[in-house]
Amino acid sequence: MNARLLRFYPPRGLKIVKAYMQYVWDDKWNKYLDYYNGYGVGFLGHRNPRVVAKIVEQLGTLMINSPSFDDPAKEELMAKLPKILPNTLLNVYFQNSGAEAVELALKLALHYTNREKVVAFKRAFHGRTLGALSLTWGSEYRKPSERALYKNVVFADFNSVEELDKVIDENTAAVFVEPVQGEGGINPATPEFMNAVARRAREVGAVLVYDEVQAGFGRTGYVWAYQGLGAPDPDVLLSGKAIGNGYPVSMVAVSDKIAESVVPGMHGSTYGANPVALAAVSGAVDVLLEDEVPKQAREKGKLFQEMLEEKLKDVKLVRDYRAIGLMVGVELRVKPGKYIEALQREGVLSLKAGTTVIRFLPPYVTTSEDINFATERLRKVLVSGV
Ligand SMILES: Cc1ncc(COP(=O)(O)O)c(C=O)c1O
Repeated sequence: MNARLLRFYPPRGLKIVKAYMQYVWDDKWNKYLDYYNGYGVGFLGHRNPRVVAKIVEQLGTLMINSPSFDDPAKEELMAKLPKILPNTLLNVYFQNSGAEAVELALKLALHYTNREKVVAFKRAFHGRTLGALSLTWGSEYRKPSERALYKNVVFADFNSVEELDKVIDENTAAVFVEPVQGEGGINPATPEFMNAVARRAREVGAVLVYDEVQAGFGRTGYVWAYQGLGAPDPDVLLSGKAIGNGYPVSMVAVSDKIAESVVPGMHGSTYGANPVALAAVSGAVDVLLEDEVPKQAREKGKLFQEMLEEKLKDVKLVRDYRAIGLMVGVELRVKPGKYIEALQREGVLSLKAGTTVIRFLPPYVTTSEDINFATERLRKVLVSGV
């Protein structure tokens, strides 16, 4: 008898055997436009050749190295990062997943401030390890582990400026905010809200953490989503998913004052700053810069919004639609499950966000023909019923 994978979610009924850029193929060689994209990981396209080349080249020399030793992959990436990070955040650490990045941010903030309270926002998603889950809003994620969660978390209303002065106070160690909530429903923060959060965090000496695991690395039309919202640099910036374009890696970037508070032994990871992971990030940064990925995401996002407008404006089932660069949500008046399944049958892979949103996370290589195809098929399944 074969082993079985634990299924935390129902299977999608598809065996994917090959992927390239914006497309995947199943075992019967049916082709799909992949706007599910491994939860948005493959933002530079499946098996992007420049990322693959970097990984393969690295495999030829050094595959294992602990963060205690230097190596050329580390040096190369450290030299490149100032091209994509603000100069206030040039202290970095690498782990394997977004949740681990959140864990480290939480530990750094509690240690730096010597405080215990943490503020997060309603509908936030920060991951599923215990610390990250403590900052995650949805009860479906929290409930089975509730007894083990960190208790000192207050959830404030997202995009509500009035509440901030009350909720973020002198006992607050950190404020965690996603500039665009991904899992929560593709909800962009307003520029006023982001600026008010930053101002209040500064006022009370709380560590300001932007979680850009989903929104970051060009997807919203800016290298970092907060830059598009005109928000100030945070103390801690978290990224993951797209930065390795399929190679598991996340990055925590922190200010000098946070970096100075680090003490030996307080954190670490066997695979932290693994050379193959860093080679993947290096390749991804090259693509981001050479292809002007943020600009392309901005332009294609605009086109996506226009096509949604054209195709959905008279569809009763649709409450709202929004393309923040290539982070796209179509909010229905009903649960989206059966429409996501129908879209899959029509050759377009998408995923749910929040409770009523169909989410599309297209890679930047997607074309206007793809966007036309996806929105046309979306209209078809929403209008014809399923
Ligand atoms: C904003 C945000 N933070 C953290 C995470 C957790 O990342 P991972 O699944 O790599 O642990 C996610 C994953 O969807 C996310 O969207």
